[in-house]
Amino acid sequence: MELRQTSIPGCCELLPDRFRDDRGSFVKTFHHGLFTELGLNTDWREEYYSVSHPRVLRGLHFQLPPHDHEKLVYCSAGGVLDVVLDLRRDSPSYGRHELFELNAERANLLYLPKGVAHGFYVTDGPATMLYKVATVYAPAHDTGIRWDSAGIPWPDADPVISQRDRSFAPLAEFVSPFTMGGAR
Ligand SMILES: Cc1cn([C@H]2C[C@H](O)[C@@H](COP(=O)(O)OP(=O)(O)O[C@H]3O[C@@H](C)C(=O)[C@@H](O)[C@H]3O)O2)c(=O)[nH]c1=O
Repeated sequence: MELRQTSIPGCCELLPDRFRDDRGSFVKTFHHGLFTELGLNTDWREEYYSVSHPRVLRGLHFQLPPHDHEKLVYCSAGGVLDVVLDLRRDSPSYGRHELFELNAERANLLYLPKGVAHGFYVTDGPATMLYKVATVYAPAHDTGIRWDSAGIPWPDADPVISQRDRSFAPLAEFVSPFTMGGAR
């Protein structure tokens, strides 16, 4: 598994080996020893997945302290344009985002540190997105930033999106509790 640093400190893209044979392919997405060596979280508390139709946009989501968490995310079927937005006030990339193409063919994964928002748009649907998260779901702390308020060049001006995602505050109004060293 190869690790590629991104423009967002602590956020990396992981490129696993893909083994192919007559039956199909095989990809390992988590290895405790390797993640430990790379300094990544290994203590995952929940795992879940979603399936989304073409043109669906989910995000930009995160959990507030003290339930903020690292996240490992990948796309096992279809493809998405994935976005990570840095919300850590003292980060060199605060308020900035990076885009990633996650898809079943590339089998790439994203590792997200605490203090970033995450979202995606389905470019090749249906798309299955899988997650591991380092704290359990805390509905009262699960929130987001409005998808169209952070200067992200989404490929669709009118995506399929939930009412909840439409109702999030814009980035400019969000008072961030996140810093690089943790929440304050
Ligand atoms: C995230 C989550 C949702 N739910 C419930 C709440 C709701 O009824 C239903 C769907 O929730 P949502 O609309 O938040 O699902 P979704 O928009 O897919 O949420 C996900 O979005 C992407 C961008 C992420 O980064 C994920 O961490 C997660 O926040 O599932 C849980 O029970 N546990 C969970 O951990």
